[in-house]
Amino acid sequence: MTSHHEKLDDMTIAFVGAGSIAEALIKGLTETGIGHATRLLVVNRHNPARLAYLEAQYDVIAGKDIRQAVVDADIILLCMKPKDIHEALPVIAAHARVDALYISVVAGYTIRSIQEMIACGNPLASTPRIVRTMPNTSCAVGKSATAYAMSDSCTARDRVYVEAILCSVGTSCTVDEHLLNAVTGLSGSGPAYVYYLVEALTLAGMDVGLDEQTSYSLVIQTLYGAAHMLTHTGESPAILRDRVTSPGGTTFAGISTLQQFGFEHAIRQAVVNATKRATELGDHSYPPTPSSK
Ligand SMILES: NC(=O)C1=CN([C@@H]2O[C@H](COP(=O)(O)OP(=O)(O)OC[C@H]3O[C@@H](n4cnc5c(N)ncnc54)[C@H](O)[C@@H]3O)[C@@H](O)[C@H]2O)C=CC1
Ligand SMILES: O=C(O)[C@@H]1CCC=N1
Repeated sequence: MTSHHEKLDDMTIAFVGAGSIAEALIKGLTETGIGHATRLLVVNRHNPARLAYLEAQYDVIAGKDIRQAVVDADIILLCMKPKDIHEALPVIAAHARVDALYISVVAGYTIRSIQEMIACGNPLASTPRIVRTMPNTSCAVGKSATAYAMSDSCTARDRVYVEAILCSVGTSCTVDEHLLNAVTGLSGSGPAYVYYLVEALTLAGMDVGLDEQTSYSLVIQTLYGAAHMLTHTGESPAILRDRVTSPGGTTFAGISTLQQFGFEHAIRQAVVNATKRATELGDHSYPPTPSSK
């Protein structure tokens, strides 16, 4: 059987942007065994030390500049911040192959706006093939929850390449493009919500007398065990929660307190606001006013 990686053999994949998500993808792709026949290039704006670190750490080649990095690329992974895409994309398009496949992880930016920016850099690329995707940083350990949407111009072969890349770093599913901002607010940002919960639980353990290391270890294993229960028992989270909650017991006291402090509301509002922010980031009026981040 052909592995995911073999489908990418002999290809050149250029990462434009060398930050958190680029590293997570590179780490996942290289450490989960991407075929050595696949060439990974990475380039950033102006941080040679960062590129040297990535080259030393992973099986990637640092591009000298954006033009050189993309010129032979079969696939170009757009990994820059939303505020930088306007500057980067026309330059990329002007130097990339006309038949390059673009994969964007940039929050908020639609397939249509990306196509327009590419056409602006290279009028010959009038209907470029674009995949808009939203992974999360768990790519680094092969556990991303990723969703993607493809432009109409994409081919069945493009889907094979995209699945090969995304399935190498976790699970992937397709969604209608308009839902990608929701995916961003939910699972793109999601690891941060979970880390925040871990921070809070660790502090809570310390509040009730445990030392930090003991509290942290107990929290991590609790998280891991609960995730494993969810994926392995086939039971719903509500049923599993119910089984922990003895009437009038400790969990009941804890959950009642979470309800009293609006836990569910806070989580739901966080995802709504993160989703709204993704929409704002993709707004063509970017860069934002000085008051916004
Ligand atoms: N950090 C995360 O958890 C996730 C981030 N994303 C998306 O990934 C993108 C990057 O996010 P991070 O990695 O967190 O940002 P980051 O700030 O860590 O990295 C951004 C990179 O882009 C490079 N860059 C900026 N302008 C450039 C240009 N003109 N040419 C070449 N490189 C350029 C920077 O030098 C830097 O290496 C964003 O659009 C974000 O929405 C998507 C999923 C998860
Ligand atoms: O915070 C952000 O804008 C990015 C998008 C998803 C995760 N991080």
